[in-house]
Amino acid sequence: MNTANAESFRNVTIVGAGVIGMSWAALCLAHGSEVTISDPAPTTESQVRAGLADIAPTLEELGMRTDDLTARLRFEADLAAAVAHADVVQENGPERLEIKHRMWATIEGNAPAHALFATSTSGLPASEIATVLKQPERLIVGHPFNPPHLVPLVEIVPGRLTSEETVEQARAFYSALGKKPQVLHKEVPGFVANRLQAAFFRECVHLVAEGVVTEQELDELVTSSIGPRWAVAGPFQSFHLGGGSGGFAHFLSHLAPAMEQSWKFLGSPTFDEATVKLLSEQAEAYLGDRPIEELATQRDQAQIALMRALGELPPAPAR
Ligand SMILES: NC(=O)C1=CN([C@@H]2O[C@H](COP(=O)(O)OP(=O)(O)OC[C@H]3O[C@@H](n4cnc5c(N)ncnc54)[C@H](O)[C@@H]3O)[C@@H](O)[C@H]2O)C=CC1
Ligand SMILES: O=C(O)[C@@H](O)C(=O)[C@H](O)[C@@H](O)CO
Repeated sequence: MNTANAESFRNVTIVGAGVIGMSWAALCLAHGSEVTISDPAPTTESQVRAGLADIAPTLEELGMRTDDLTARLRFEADLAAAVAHADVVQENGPERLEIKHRMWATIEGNAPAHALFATSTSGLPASEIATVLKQPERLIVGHPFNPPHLVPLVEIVPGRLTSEETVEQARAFYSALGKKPQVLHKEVPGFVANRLQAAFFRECVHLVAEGVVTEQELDELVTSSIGPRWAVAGPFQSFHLGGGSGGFAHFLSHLAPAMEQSWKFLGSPTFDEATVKLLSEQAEAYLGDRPIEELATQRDQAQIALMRALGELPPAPAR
């Protein structure tokens, strides 16, 4: 983090140290922030320290120092005390509105007046979370993709009352962490990336539930087609190229009508008991024999190699 930002965002409180909070903590520590983790789970400290050790090799691959990664780390289960000196509060609690309401009421009552208030929520509008705040203009969504220490995007989604100052503060914070913040023009539930992911995953679930493909077959189909395609060119650019020399205009006239017809055949599955049972059994058969940590390390290494090839990351540090 550069000097100006280092001062502005020196003290970061991570509320909730699960999958996302742990990753945010690692990234903030690697950028030199003083990080306070607040999580009531009794195993928080041991789990965070083990998780940081798992994440450290990826941070080193990304060119960050990890030799003193935990030197500026402390744990404070009492949320009021944990935010008392925060410059930034990044909340990563359970995706339950009533829990976020309780957390944010406590945070607002105890954090400094200048602190940035950001929630990692996957889809709850800031406008709904901020109903418990006396100053709703302070709260903003800073929605990362898992894992935040690696995947560049942070969707910044202001609520109806979020101030422009808060938007710029959030943009500066995530930029200082080396992220790619994108500010949405309108607040919609699920924001953009997760709405796209939800629409896509609904059809994934439908195709597996209908027995068209297995989970493993679907994953392999995606990673040998759409995955690499969208890693280098988004949907609209890809279909512009799909229109050949006529570009997107030709795609729209030639291929879009058939696509519109296909929308009628898309599924609308539900996570009912039978579907959950089927999906769980297939996931266990497909992935159950490999530790999550091993899969996560493999994912990180492949993601880094891809991001390097795309120029989104600097070359590997000299060994
Ligand atoms: N898992 C994912 O892929 C992503 C999740 N998110 C969002 O991030 C947030 C956290 O999600 P995860 O990390 O996956 O959940 P998680 O279940 O892994 O972690 C939640 C943590 O919150 C803690 N917690 C519960 N009550 C608390 C309280 N009152 N105060 C402080 N901490 C409390 C729990 O002990 C747990 O460690 C959610 O809002 C989720 O929608 C956002 C992007 C991706
Ligand atoms: O996929 C991600 O990392 C994020 O977009 C998410 O929010 C989570 O996957 C999950 O909450 C999807 O709804």
